Amino acid sequence: MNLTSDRQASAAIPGSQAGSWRTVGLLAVGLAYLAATAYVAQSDLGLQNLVLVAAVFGILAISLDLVAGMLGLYSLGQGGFFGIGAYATTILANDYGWNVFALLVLVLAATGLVGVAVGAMSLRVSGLYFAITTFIFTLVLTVLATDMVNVTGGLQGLLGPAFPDFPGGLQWLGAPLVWCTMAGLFLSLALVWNVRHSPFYPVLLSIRDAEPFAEAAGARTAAIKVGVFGVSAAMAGGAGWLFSFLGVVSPGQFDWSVSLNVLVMVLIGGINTTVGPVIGAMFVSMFPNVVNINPWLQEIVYGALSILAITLLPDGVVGVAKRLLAPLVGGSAPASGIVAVDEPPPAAAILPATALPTTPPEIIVECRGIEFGYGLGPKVLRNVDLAVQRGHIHGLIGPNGSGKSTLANVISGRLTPHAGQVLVKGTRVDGMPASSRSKLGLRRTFQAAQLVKELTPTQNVMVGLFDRVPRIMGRAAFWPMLASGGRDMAAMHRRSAETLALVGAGEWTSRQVGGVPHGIEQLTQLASVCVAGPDVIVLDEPATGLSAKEVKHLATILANLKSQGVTMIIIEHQTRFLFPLCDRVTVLNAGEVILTGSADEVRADPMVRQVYLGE
Ligand SMILES: Nc1ncnc2c1ncn2[C@@H]1O[C@H](COP(=O)(O)OP(=O)(O)OP(=O)(O)O)[C@@H](O)[C@H]1O
Repeated sequence: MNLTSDRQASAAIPGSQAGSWRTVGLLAVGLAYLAATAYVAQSDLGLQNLVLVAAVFGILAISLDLVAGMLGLYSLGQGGFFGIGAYATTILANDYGWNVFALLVLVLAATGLVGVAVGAMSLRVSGLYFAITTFIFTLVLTVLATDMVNVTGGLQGLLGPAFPDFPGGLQWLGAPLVWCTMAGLFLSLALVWNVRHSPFYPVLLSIRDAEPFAEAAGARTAAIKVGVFGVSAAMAGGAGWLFSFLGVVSPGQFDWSVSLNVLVMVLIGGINTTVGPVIGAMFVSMFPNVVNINPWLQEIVYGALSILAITLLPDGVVGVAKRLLAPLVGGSAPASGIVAVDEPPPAAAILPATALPTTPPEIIVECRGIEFGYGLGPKVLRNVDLAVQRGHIHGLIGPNGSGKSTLANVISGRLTPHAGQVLVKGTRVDGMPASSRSKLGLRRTFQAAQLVKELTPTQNVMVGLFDRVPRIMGRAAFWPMLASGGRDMAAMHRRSAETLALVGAGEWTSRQVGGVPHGIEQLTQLASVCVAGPDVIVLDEPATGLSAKEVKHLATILANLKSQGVTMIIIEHQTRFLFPLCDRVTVLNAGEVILTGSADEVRADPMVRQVYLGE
């Protein structure tokens, strides 16, 4: 599939005609930002300090939102990275006379690397445990900063270095630190805005909400999480570098409460939004100056306002603004029917042309002597052999708990067998991660749809193209600025929308998945797989929860895919739907294969009738 050469596609993105208006809007915002920076750079020190602190914490909040908002990793380590940046700058500039700009490069690289190391260790766990490990990281650094008095000045801290002046002819620009800080904030905003407007964004959200889906689409999720955490740590370190020029650097400015305050900033402004964290940072950092009352009363008012903001506005200020502005901007038109049952997709049209079959019969997926058990429990799969011929639909049936989903997970790479081999197209894959199997043309769907609810079906289907389009991750930070980015995005968008239309969900492309019926979720899963032109699809109970009409529609699509040479392994309880589609059926019982044969042979077998059909 050559998406990069699809030059006509840009016209297909809804709203791309408004592109020039967007450029004008962005230009106006950029000019306003420049004018505001120039104004602050010439103002009195009081205003400068207010803006500088808000901007530095804005960068810190953006760094947290990058991992918390897009990946669901609630790091309490941002204070630690911030501290490393500030202390390293202060000590190396003051005591060793290092150039502060060379120190910026050093700080970004060092905190990025520390972030990768901390991420690689902490990301073995998730949720609360991840928050706690990063919290401990910050705690240890704070203790070190407090106790290493000779180096850090202990609780009293160190006076940060002076920021260099502009060269002679440029002094009319005002305070150079203001320009530098505002440039840092701008670059941080531009980074997250670019990522959010790249196809890497739905991939990140799928790692956050539906990791198995992202893995099955070819994303190396663990490496991506560690990498993004490293970038976030480098941003926090950069904020620390800026902070060191604002005055005294002491342990109290980087302790765990700072990490928590940054989280409050993100939640107040709006998690997973571009400007929300900056709005939150402005609120929190400017609050003591704006509400100039008795300090203890101030703390109470601040606490009460924060609790109210977080509980009453779960989407933050930006979420509320978006909801209020939605009617003015215009939402997507509601979709009508559920599934176009009367108009099944035309044959040979669901897959891209490059996915058409090769003919010679061959075993495309093979399992040999698979053994598997969860933890120390009993074996769930025992000596399982399975041979699936190219172009066949191979059914996998068995009573509840017989090990069908476990076998699907072993084939697709979610689970590693304890013994035995899995081969796809003759290549042994049982040691490979799930993401590598996608490159071999193996894709899968899940019994409970693994999708990102807040994205549209089209955006979800785009995730399926992750390893089909070159360097999505490498280009994400600059995506909207690259000509290739615009072209690829348009082509991916068009192909995803087309695939959704071909599976019969074309009317739902612009709704959020959270608001579509179950049948459309299943079709979206299927489209996210078909869009990549796979050779083999493993479907885990695709008909579960579908109406009779939807099941009929699904059968038409699967027959259609088969006619295009796609091999399928289908786990299903509804034999009336499954058997007419199947070339072969394997029956599992208590983790063992008891029979493989045609649907008729299976239906007629007395043992199968006894253990499965209950006769
Ligand atoms: N994550 C897990 N941890 C421990 N045991 C598990 C896990 N997942 C499944 N099992 C157990 O493994 C056995 C096989 O489960 P599996 O889901 O593979 O069966 P299945 O044939 O797909 O069942 P169903 O038709 O109900 O989906 C069951 O006894 C189940 O309880």
